[in-house]
Amino acid sequence: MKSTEVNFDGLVGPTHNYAGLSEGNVASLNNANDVSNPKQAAKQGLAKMKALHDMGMTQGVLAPQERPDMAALRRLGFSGTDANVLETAFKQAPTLLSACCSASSMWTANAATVSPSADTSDQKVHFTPANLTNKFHRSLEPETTGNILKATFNNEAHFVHHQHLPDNEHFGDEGAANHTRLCNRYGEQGIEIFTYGRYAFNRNMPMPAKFPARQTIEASRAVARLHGLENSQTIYVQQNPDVIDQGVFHNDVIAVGNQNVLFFHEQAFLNTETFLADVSDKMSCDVHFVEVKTSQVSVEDCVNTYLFNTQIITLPNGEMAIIAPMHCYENASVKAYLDELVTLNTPIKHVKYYDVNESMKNGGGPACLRLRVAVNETELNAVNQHCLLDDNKFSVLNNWVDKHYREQLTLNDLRDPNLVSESRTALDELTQILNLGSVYRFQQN
Ligand SMILES: N=C(N)NCCC[C@H](NC(=O)CCC(=O)O)C(=O)O
Repeated sequence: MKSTEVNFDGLVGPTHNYAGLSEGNVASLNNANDVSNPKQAAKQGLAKMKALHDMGMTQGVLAPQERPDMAALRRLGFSGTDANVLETAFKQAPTLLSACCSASSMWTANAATVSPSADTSDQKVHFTPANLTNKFHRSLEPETTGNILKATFNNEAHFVHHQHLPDNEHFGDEGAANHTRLCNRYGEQGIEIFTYGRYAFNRNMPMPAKFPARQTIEASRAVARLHGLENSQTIYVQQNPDVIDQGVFHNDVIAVGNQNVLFFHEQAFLNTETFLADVSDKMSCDVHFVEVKTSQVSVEDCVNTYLFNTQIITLPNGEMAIIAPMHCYENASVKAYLDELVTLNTPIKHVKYYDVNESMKNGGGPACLRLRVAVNETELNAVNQHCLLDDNKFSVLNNWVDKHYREQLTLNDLRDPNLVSESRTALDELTQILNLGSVYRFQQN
């Protein structure tokens, strides 16, 4: 049966802002307090989705979350009317207010870990929402993420939805950003590579010294168990702690894979040789290891340009293309590297550059903005079809953004109670466009 990998991109939410919330994420800290452009951000994301659709790819959309998260603010002790809650939070704890307004659910590579049916013991597609415990603003996401995934993949015959792992740093889980699947064809059993940053229960093992390691091996193992993966098809590899300390807060900032291609920086992993040998052993076909040396591109340039936070996609004609941010085009050594890469003997034959700068300024490249779900034809038909992009859906969503989104937001604007009603009105309409039902708390009260 024909199989395909669908990219489900996160729609940027109406409260997109720059709050400097992510220690260890260089762009987030560098752009803290900048004026954001929510309308432009959402349109940049939609333009990337449309471009992939126009290349003949199947493209999906995941809804953003309800922000400001008024329930979280109330849980933290702010009370009264919505206006009172916002104003008191702004005066007493502005960082909490901005955290509760973050549109961070746009980075759907962190929404969940997904295992396709070819890999799982019950031959169903498994989803585990990421608990994102390491950052407060992101820890607010998993419950609604679960609701949105259930509404998007709403067929129990094909899709299994697990609860996110316990909300505790021991089980810190960042989803697909630390998970790479390699395979021959999408519909055939592949290997699932879980990259972790530290051991939660063994402090004698290597870990970064400066910045947090967000993903633990204990979390990765739990997800693999939940998904019913075979040990012989699963690999756990530790991220090099030194690169985490240089701003590589997720493995997808330094490595990316697609089918039989693994594209990575030489400093990405600990014990690289053993890891690559393990990959070769476990794969049923030859693997193209595309390793970038530090002498070709420095780790700093990787972090600044997101060379590895690119999407590698297989086009309908079987050739692969890299979907890169404009930052890669603008950096001479990265551009030179990519120009050469497409001439080498690998399946990667094209590089296409897109402007996703509003997301990049918070440390989210093209690959952060999408969750990959490999499905066969029957499973694709079982997906909520309203969440798949076509020309009409693209224009409906663009008009929806035009109607509801602000041009600009500053942190000072987050205290405005109108933002709550604007955001709810927009999301309520979106749930109708995407036929999601009542996935948000404000719709359930
Ligand atoms: N690499 C992947 N897959 N995702 C990128 C996530 C970026 C996100 N940035 C933020 O959450 C910044 C928000 C702010 O500072 O306003 C994060 O650090 O978790």
